[in-house]
Amino acid sequence: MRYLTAGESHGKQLTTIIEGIPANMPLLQEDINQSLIRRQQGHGRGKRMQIEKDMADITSGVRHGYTLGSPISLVIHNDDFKHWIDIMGEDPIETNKKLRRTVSRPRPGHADLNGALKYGHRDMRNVLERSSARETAARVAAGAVAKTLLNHLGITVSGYVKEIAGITAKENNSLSIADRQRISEESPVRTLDKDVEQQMMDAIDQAKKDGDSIGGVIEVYVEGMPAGIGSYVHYDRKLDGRIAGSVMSINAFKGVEFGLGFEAARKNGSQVHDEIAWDEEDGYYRKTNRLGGFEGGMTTGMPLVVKGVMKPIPTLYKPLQSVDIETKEPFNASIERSDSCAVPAASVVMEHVVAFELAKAITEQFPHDQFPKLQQAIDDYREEIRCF
Ligand SMILES: Cc1cc2nc3c(=O)[nH]c(=O)nc-3n(C[C@H](O)[C@H](O)[C@H](O)COP(=O)(O)O)c2cc1C
Ligand SMILES: C=C(O[C@@H]1CC(C(=O)O)=C[C@@H](OP(=O)(O)O)[C@H]1O)C(=O)O
Repeated sequence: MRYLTAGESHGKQLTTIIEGIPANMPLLQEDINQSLIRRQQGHGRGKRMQIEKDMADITSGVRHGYTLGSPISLVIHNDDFKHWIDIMGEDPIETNKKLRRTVSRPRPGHADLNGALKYGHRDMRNVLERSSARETAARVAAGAVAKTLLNHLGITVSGYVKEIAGITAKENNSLSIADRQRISEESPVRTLDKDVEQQMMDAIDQAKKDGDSIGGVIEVYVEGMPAGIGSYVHYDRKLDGRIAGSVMSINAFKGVEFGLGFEAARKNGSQVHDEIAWDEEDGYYRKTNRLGGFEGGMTTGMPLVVKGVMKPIPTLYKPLQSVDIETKEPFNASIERSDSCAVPAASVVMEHVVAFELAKAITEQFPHDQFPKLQQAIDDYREEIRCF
């Protein structure tokens, strides 16, 4: 499986093309739209999210609710485009007055300056349009297709906000997957404690008032992955490595942890590794899950626990110093609009990029052109390892 996305933030539309989904898998527009709606929610988003109503049009690869085995293409329209036709439309530069006003002031922390240097764009709009996290809507659409595949194989993937600006959601390891799913859909914060959620929202409001931004930590929790998915034989087939790469590719993500993560450096081996046990009904299992469901680049059969850290949003109302690329003069950055915190939205993005990597690993390990055959193969494999 692989996918590509195309589209500028204020252009006409975002496009996703996904290859490698087997034929005859049930897939509805609704499955994708639910994920897109979730990505638009969360405290701390700017005015743009009030303009957009993200919905995916399935434009190929699906007929009457079932995949065809051909590439699946999805389109999400940018409702904001109508306000940007002069700037993002097709009028030639010479006749377009607005185009003469170029973006020459790079924002620290964004892709503006490096992108301009690399591609030779003196108008940094040519960089920011594509480096914008608007693209994550297209990635969530691809991930929603992957999540649908996983759901039909009995695998659930959920993303939660764990921490915002140092305020931590309460651990509740006794929550069932149904509860976790419900919580992440009702509120993307992984806690039933309304106080903590309120504290997080207050911190976001305070940052906004101060003209500043804040980041946080997201956890993705996966149940139902059989043991032995991924591989140890090559660096680029290690599933934890692939997941880490795709999480790090989300805009503003600066780190990834599995299970105990960095905490493992401060513990002894006996406090880190998970003892192996066996019972007649379920086969092998671990008494603990400190390594977050991975050993040797493969799943252990325990729930996968992956954390990602998102830095604070770079566009700030409070000025940060930068240099105008035309005048070479320093200036204090000021902006029109931005999110002040997008951690809840990013939890949905992370959930979906992890789902894509899992679905990709499964379809690689069990290559079938027909979805029912993949389902059968997974059932057989689960039975094989249970009896091993
Ligand atoms: C869901 C989401 C929304 C974001 N919203 C904004 C925003 O409104 N303003 C902004 O400057 N950056 C925003 N970002 C972060 C930038 O896109 C990101 O920092 C930028 O592309 C530079 O990439 P890097 O931080 O990974 O180096 C957002 C990121 C995500 C995941
Ligand atoms: C559009 C989205 O996020 C955008 C990501 C983003 C950035 O710089 O990354 C900047 C903002 O865009 P704008 O300048 O149009 O307000 C966010 O709104 C989205 O998540 O769909």
